[in-house]
Amino acid sequence: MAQPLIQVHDLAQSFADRTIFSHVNFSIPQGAMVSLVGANGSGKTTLTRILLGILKPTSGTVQTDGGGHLTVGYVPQFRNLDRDYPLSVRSFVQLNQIARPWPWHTAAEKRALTHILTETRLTGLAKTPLGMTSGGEKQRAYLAQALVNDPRLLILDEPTASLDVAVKHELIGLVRELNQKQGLTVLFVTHDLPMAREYTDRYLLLQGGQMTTGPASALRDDLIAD
Ligand SMILES: Nc1ncnc2c1ncn2[C@@H]1O[C@H](COP(=O)(O)OP(=O)(O)OP(=O)(O)O)[C@@H](O)[C@H]1O
Repeated sequence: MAQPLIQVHDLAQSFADRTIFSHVNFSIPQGAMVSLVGANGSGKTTLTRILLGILKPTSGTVQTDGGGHLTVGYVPQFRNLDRDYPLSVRSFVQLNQIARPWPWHTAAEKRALTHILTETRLTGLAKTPLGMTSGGEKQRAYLAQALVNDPRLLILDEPTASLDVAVKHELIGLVRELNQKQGLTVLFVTHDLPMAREYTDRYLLLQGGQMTTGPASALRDDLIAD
């Protein structure tokens, strides 16, 4: 078993006097692709915010590999952008590189940008305004933006909601390829159990304030009752 990248001990979150979850324990091994599933309101976003470091849990700990800083890339749920959105695909991806006065980017950053545009199959669209691209291309641009800093963990937060079937398989298939070829560790938050079964190694299920885990192949459709 690979070393855990993240180890969560006895995590609990309450808002006012309402407990969202408690006694949550799990680890995410380096290089694994893990799904986080659960009904609406079960606490998936809340847990994700804790992992991103933007919400302090009520109790419990999140330890990262080596105890140090963990770089995380984040791909949000698909939302269409105005057709007038002015940035090119390339500039949009560059937004996640550290801004500094002209000349903005080092040679290494430019190489990283070219590399990630290739990996996400966006090279031919680099100069196209992002607002003019398709839904799948926009999500690939968000993916490229999340990955351009070479994060150790990629969190996909229901990234395929409202994308059509072929496009969602293309996106998650691409992420799975990066996971398998490059050892990228991925947390895929989704409502879509068939996608979780097909593309991830293990599942984390939040239900009734508790977490259970298992191999993704054991995810049954009746595990989640909305
Ligand atoms: N800051 C907050 N203050 C109070 N309640 C909150 C806060 N954030 C989330 N909640 C509540 O916590 C519960 C879990 O919400 P969360 O968004 O984490 O669920 P989820 O599993 O991501 O749901 P969905 O699948 O619908 O996105 C909800 O009942 C929500 O209203």
